Amino acid sequence: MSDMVEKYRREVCELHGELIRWGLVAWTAGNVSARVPGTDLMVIKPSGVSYEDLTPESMVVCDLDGVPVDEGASPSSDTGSHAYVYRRRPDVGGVVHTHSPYATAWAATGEPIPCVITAMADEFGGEIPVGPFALIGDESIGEGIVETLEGSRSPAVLMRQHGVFSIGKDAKAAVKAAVMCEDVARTVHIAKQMGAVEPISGADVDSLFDRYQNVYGQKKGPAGAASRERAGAAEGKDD
Ligand SMILES: O=C(CO)[C@@H](O)[C@@H](O)COP(=O)(O)O
Repeated sequence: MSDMVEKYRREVCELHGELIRWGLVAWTAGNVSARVPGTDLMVIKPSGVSYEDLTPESMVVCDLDGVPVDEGASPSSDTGSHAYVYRRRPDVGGVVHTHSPYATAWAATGEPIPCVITAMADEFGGEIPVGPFALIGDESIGEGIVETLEGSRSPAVLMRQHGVFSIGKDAKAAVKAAVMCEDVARTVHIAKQMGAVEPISGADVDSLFDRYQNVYGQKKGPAGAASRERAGAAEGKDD
């Protein structure tokens, strides 16, 4: 199991660099965690540590009550909420929190981001909902995340007057959801300044979401290998 934990220490450490890369955090105001599959453990960043100082060794391993399993650094302020999500959502393998500016501005207004562009239908399957205001440091934010996302296809939620929490099958998917949440928050805000926006119909949202989730990109497995081989052969013919 220690090899598995070390793998997730490395992955979670690296993914914090993506929060910086995509402009999602100021100072230390964001965190990433991953569930360690097949265990009752999670890995999360230490609280308040600058991203450039993070190392795999500095990541904190906690049980799914959010209690560190080793002596050492204090885990993120949001550990209890991440752990709550993992306990209540066995499908979730990664959780991310940011204060990304446009999405956090939407969170400050308490207004959900309406599904008015295809990118939102693709990634979120509808609007990005707003969860309740909650204090920090226990699992109340986690309770709000789970409650708000119940029955929603969105992998992101705007916690009122706080910021973004996103989930995914793994930590990388949760980071992607946070990146796309900020992207669409900015676009829809700009659109609303330019004029009226109109929600995409439910049937079209379903169609777009299904295509993006199940067809978009490179096929995995034998079908994918066959199509990549065909593509390679076709390129050879053009030489
Ligand atoms: O949002 C807040 C505080 O408002 C925290 O989640 C954020 O600053 C990150 O804290 P951590 O460094 O993960 O403890």
